[in-house]
Amino acid sequence: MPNRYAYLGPEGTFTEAALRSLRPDAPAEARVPCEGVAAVFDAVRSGSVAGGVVPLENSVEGGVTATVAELVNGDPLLITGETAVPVEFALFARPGAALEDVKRVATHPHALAQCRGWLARNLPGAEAHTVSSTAAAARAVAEPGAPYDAAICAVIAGERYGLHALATGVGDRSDAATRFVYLSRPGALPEPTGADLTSLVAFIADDHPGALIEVLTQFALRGVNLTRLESRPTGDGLGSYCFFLDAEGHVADARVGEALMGVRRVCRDVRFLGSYPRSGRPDETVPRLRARPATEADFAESERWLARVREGRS
Ligand SMILES: O=C(O)C(=O)C[C@]1(C(=O)O)C=C[C@@H](O)C=C1
Repeated sequence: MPNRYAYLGPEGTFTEAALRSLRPDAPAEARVPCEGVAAVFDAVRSGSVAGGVVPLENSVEGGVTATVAELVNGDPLLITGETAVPVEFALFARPGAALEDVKRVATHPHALAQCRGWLARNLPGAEAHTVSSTAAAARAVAEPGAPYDAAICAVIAGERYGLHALATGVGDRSDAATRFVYLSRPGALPEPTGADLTSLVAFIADDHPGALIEVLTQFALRGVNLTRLESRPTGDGLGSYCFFLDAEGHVADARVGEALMGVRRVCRDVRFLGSYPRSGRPDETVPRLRARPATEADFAESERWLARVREGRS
């Protein structure tokens, strides 16, 4: 149904905060919480929502495997937006509990990885349990007969489920951030803005020396900056990998289009995941593209020159 948006729920996740920033005008009833990343992808694919938001990567813990796996191997969806959210973790328990009562802590695996140092110093004997999201952990702690004593979650989630904070700032890095992407069904691409990112997955043709360099060279030769590169198993046996890349620019830009054609020529297959406005750093992209030796006009002129050469008019 149009104008409803799926997200990794329940209420109070960092993903909900990302959806609010990507769709600030959407009313609360338009936000559809899903249990798990795969459920968000399925909701978007089925058409029951207009789009969905999932976490893609974290500045401390790296790629979110469930999201990367769906983007690379699941039925295709397009990334049409992104946003980065600062992630600040707190430890919440039921009212009346004290830090020394905490024996079992629940949270999302990515959150656990970002709070390991604090837990080792402050709750060395506590068991850590992972659940589908930080807000799911807070909700579980609040339930009668809860199997956990405390949740690591956002302050907003702890408050939402009636818990009280035993400690704030429990993340090992106070500057941690997570990047979230907005998913749409395949269709028209967002217009180029001059500050865009393009995401794709490159499946190399066969394992040979320099196979990855051949892919990377397509971008380097045309002055296209890569902002992320992640290798992932294809699922076709040990040693078989594909590469998930983010590049600055839009597929409508000449240099990006040419780089993608080059990648297509040297790969067995390429999955285009989308071109979309880059979050947060718009003034960075344009000057950096301009600072490169070849401009869009240079690309257009070189194409006209080649046409003249081929027609014997040079
Ligand atoms: O559990 C949440 O609140 C989420 O939105 C998921 C998620 C993640 O997948 O990385 C998002 C940000 C934090 O790094 C921890 C958990």
